[in-house]
Amino acid sequence: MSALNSIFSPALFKDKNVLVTGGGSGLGLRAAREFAALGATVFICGRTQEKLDRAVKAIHGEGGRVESVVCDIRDRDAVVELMQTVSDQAGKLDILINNAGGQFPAPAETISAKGWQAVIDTNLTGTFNVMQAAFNKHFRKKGGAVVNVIADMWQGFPMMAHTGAARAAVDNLTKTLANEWGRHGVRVNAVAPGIIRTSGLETYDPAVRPMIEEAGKQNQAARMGTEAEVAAALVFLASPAAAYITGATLRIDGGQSIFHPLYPPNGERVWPAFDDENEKP
Ligand SMILES: CCCCCCCCCCC/C=C/C(=O)SCCNC(=O)CCNC(=O)[C@H](O)C(C)(C)COP(=O)(O)OP(=O)(O)OC[C@H]1O[C@@H](n2cnc3c(N)ncnc32)[C@H](O)[C@@H]1OP(=O)(O)O
Ligand SMILES: NC(=O)C1=CN([C@@H]2O[C@H](COP(=O)(O)OP(=O)(O)OC[C@H]3O[C@@H](n4cnc5c(N)ncnc54)[C@H](OP(=O)(O)O)[C@@H]3O)[C@@H](O)[C@H]2O)C=CC1
Repeated sequence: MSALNSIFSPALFKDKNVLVTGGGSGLGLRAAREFAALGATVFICGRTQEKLDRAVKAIHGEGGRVESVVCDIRDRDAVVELMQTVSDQAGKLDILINNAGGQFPAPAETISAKGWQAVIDTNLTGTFNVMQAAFNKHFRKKGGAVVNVIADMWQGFPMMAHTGAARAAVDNLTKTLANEWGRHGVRVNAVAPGIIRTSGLETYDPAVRPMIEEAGKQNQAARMGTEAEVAAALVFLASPAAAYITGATLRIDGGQSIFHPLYPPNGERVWPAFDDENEKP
């Protein structure tokens, strides 16, 4: 099977089983395709059967091994069942990509109790549910690697207070569980994407999309990231190349989170005369 122009060795994940939550679309689907292309047997889960069916078809079309399970990560019992299904079908789980998540843009003062709860339940509690169940069923005895997908929230997350809070909590959980589970041979890391062009962005109200387009340019690359760029980081952190990395969060954001007023994005210059002087041949 083709390796999607991957720089990684084609058999990197031979005999490995990988679970990608939210693997039916966007970043999760791209990651599932990468792992399958690199020899893994991949399990994907999500709430929507049709999305999962389309993803399975795409991965089978590329020659990959993939199974899908409908599961809402907010439902602890369903998540425990999901781990049992992986056990029944594949025997063991080696890698967990905790990618399922989402939110809606809204000013903090307008977020309803139900809306707040839905986003916290999904992005914090759901992510924890999957890590805990994977550890108890699989990783405790044989070790494993977890990579959580969070978001760029280091300068706060205006218009997305709920998800900013949840993702900051998962950043902390990543460190806590890397400590608690290290002695079991489990590495726990995270990636924090900036704004990535995915099908997920299309779920937002068309009225806010121009703002997202603009925000997507506010980084040193002056563009949104790609699904492939995030998937490459997920693959790296899950692989033996990252054997000495745990408790880390890798920012994949074109430098969005290190914004400095003296060097704003898009190559704008606060001191053009100074820069021009230095650029003389
Ligand atoms: C204005 C400018 C914005 C600038 C922002 C710039 C930066 C953008 C950076 C983007 C970075 C991140 C990108 C991504 O993550 S893309 C991937 C996104 N994919 C998704 O978000 C899809 C998944 N999302 C969801 O499924 C839902 O949002 C949710 C997490 C809430 C799922 O929960 P549930 O299925 O339970 O949801 P419900 O539909 O039942 O809703 C529950 C209650 O939530 C409130 N709600 C839901 N949607 C909205 C909305 N659009 N606006 C306001 N409130 C909302 C509401 O109270 C719901 O209850 P009720 O329906 O009973 O009222
Ligand atoms: N695109 C971006 O700019 C950024 C994205 N992220 C995060 O990356 C992850 C992937 O996002 P992206 O690919 O862009 O968007 P998508 O909306 O395409 O992906 C989210 C996936 O998660 C699944 N999902 C959502 N809620 C649940 C749930 N409760 N249980 C199980 N599965 C669920 C969805 O499937 P279904 O609806 O069928 O359940 C969907 O497949 C998300 O956590 C997102 O918030 C973070 C930073 C930036």
